[in-house]
Amino acid sequence: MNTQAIGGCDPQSAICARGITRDFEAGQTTIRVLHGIDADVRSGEMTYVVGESGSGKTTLISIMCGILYPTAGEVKVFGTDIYKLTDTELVNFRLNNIGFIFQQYNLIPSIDAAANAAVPLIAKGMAVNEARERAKVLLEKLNILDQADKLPRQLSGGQQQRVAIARALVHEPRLVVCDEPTAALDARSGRRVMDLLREVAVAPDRACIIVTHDNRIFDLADRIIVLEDGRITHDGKDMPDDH
Ligand SMILES: Nc1ncnc2c1ncn2[C@@H]1O[C@H](COP(=O)(O)OP(=O)(O)OP(=O)(O)O)[C@@H](O)[C@H]1O
Repeated sequence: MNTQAIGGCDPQSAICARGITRDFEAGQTTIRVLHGIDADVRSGEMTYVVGESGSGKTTLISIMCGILYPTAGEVKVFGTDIYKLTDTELVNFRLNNIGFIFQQYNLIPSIDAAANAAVPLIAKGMAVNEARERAKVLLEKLNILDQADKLPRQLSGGQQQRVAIARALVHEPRLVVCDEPTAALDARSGRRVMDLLREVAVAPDRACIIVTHDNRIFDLADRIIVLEDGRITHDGKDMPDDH
């Protein structure tokens, strides 16, 4: 399909979202959480989505990365109109192109940290030992290689978060989507995560989108989108003065 088909998508956009609306049913009423959002996430950039609790950040990035259907609107990820794919095509698209870091780490309790971090590679058919070795390279960069053989319940919250981060990056996805990636980490570990995200996730043909409240890392954004009550109120290189 022509890239211009969705209201003027820039061909360089990693994500082009147009007219995104999302409603949730709450008892007898319908709550509109996103009101016709138009947004672009550019390749080669680290884009932050910030805003008050409940403003719709998680809902927006979930729609942008193919895990939550919009009520209305269209999303292109690297030129693919993702909500026109079949369910199976969408699952495969996510597996091949997107890495996720969510607030719930969703680690598999019965396998160790290295195996958890290796899951995307194993899902794509790589031999377990080779996948574990690749995962360990990231665990080392995140300073938790010594935890590689431990089960998730034997790890601290911050260590579990870093395993989830390794899992999101291990298959070198073109798009990395993160919800509060530094929330459970001290300042030094948070910086280490951000350095790794920039190293792995930001390149001319890659992009990274991050929801964060963490003002310790605001200076690292290339672009900041501010959401208020389901609408974009700022989209620029710097944080607006009132935040
Ligand atoms: N599954 C759902 N059913 C009903 N309402 C929902 C659902 N998911 C989100 N909401 C509502 O949508 C609004 C936006 O939620 P969302 O999680 O996107 O906000 P957020 O900006 O990410 O918040 P936070 O910073 O607290 O994580 C909230 O009012 C929330 O209660």
